[in-house]
Amino acid sequence: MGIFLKLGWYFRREWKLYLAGVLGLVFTAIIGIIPPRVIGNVVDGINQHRLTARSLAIYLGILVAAAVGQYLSRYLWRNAIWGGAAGLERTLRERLFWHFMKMDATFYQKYRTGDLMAHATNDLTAIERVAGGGILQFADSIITGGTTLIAMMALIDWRLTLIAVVPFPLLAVASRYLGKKIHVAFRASQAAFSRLNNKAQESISGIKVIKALGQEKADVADFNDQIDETIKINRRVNFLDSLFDPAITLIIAVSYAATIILGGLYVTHGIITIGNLVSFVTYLGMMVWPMFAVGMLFNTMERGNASYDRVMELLNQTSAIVDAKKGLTTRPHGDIDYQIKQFNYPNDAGTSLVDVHFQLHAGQTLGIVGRVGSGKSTIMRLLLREFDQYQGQIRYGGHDIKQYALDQYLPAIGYVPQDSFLFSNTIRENIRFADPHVSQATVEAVAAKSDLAGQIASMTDGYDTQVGEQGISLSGGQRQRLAIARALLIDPELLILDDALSAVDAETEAEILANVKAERADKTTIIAAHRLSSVMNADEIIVLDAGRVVERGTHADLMAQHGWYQAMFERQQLETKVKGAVH
Ligand SMILES: Nc1ncnc2c1ncn2[C@@H]1O[C@H](COP(=O)(O)OP(=O)(O)OP(=O)(O)O)[C@@H](O)[C@H]1O
Repeated sequence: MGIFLKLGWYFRREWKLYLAGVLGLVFTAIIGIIPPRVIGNVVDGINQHRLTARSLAIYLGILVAAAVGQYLSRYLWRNAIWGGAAGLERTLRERLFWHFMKMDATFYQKYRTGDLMAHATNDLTAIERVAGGGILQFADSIITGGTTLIAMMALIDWRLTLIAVVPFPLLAVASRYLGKKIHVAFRASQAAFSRLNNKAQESISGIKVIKALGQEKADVADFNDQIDETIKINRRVNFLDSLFDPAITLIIAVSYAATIILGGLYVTHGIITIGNLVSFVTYLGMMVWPMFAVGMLFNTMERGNASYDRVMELLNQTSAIVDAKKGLTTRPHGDIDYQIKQFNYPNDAGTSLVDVHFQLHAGQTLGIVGRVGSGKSTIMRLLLREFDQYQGQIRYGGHDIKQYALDQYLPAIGYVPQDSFLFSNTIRENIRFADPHVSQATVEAVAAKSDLAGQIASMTDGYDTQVGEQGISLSGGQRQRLAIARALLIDPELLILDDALSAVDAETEAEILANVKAERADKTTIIAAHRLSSVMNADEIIVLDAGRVVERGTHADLMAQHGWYQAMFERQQLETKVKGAVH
């Protein structure tokens, strides 16, 4: 019953719909009493030789009217109850999807994609069933079952009815006992489905790596193990499910036996007529469905309850990134003042950034270089408000970045990581993702700036070329340039290129960076790169090591310091010369 209480907010909101549904069920049940009674009367009429053509016609008329009445009332409850269930599904899907949109990076580190997909599909379906089938089973078992029982008592014989229903409480005992077990088993089954989903999602996404490393067999074996585990858990659910139906059949059989023995005695002693007994047996037959409904109801409720708990667990996760109430609605512009004393990733004891300070005036370019894992991307991730729990402050345009409303702050930043996500759509739609209404001319202009226009022109479908899932049909360099074009389209106040040109050659990179600089005279740019020539024209370059700034200055300053930067720069120059000589 708990799940009905948990979904109370929805039933209260849609009370009109559910009232219409319950009324429809009540009418259906009441009208359902008529045909067995009429049939009993006809049997008695035949038995007692008093059935006339006129009375038969009247009985037939009543049966037809009852059928039409049931048609209409069934239409009413079906529309109302299934409509209500669809509404709940929509509401929960929307809530969950919005929740996914609002969650921070930590959430996505904790939950895997396949798991989230399982919540958004199987679990929501199980909850929707409560608001549809569950309500139907609940109302039907009470209304149809109750009305039929009353009819049996009032119209036929209350003693016979009592004897017939003696075995019924056994059903409640069985439901209670099995219900709890089903709850636990179903939760385990949904969790197993999540794991299987994760496995499938990861294997399909990583298919290139699996093939390249010849791991197909191992991966299939791993997948098969997961399937076996899921089947084993589902078998338990099915086993518990299958205990319900035979229990109901057994209870009904005992009722029939008692009815026939006692009813037969009553007829022979003239307490009830044979027509009454026919009506009674028909009514008892009408109790079969409500009895199954009770069985199914426990099942639906326990499944819905387990799924509701799983979905709520997700919805109760809060994002550590709090969107400032009445946050600044101005677009950030001006100087960036980055003062981080210390930052470590959640659930990670190691310190990722220590004493990272820099100031950047509007229109300036900052270069960030350093070894792999030295903290370059982490600096950007704090600027992008992926993580807020650091010691220190980041100010943009004179305000703490946490004071801005997120929907004002983030659109002012064009962030291009090394591996940008592309949508499985055309090149044009990917470029104008942030503003689907911009003209073709604007799309072409940003494609030209990111040195992509020529290559798009040589494609058969030009800007209509489908990039495939995650841009699979494009080269790494094309994907990176497309991502830069997409960022340039919004003319961001701050452009962040996080190793975003690693897959293009040095010459093309220089050309794109020159375009960016010419275009963005009063706008700020941060470039993180491994190729030092990418940042040599920056106004300031910081060199990171293990999350600390170990060298800083302009290219000339850093060359004069004879540190890591100078050594690395000379090594890279030498490598370029050797490569040039080989070619
Ligand atoms: N989500 C995370 N949770 C925990 N630790 C993380 C997380 N992301 C990065 N780190 C750690 O923080 C450190 C800095 O990572 P970061 O990605 O900023 O380095 P980077 O300099 O950009 O590296 P690269 O040059 O390879 O891109 C690394 O030690 C990394 O393992």
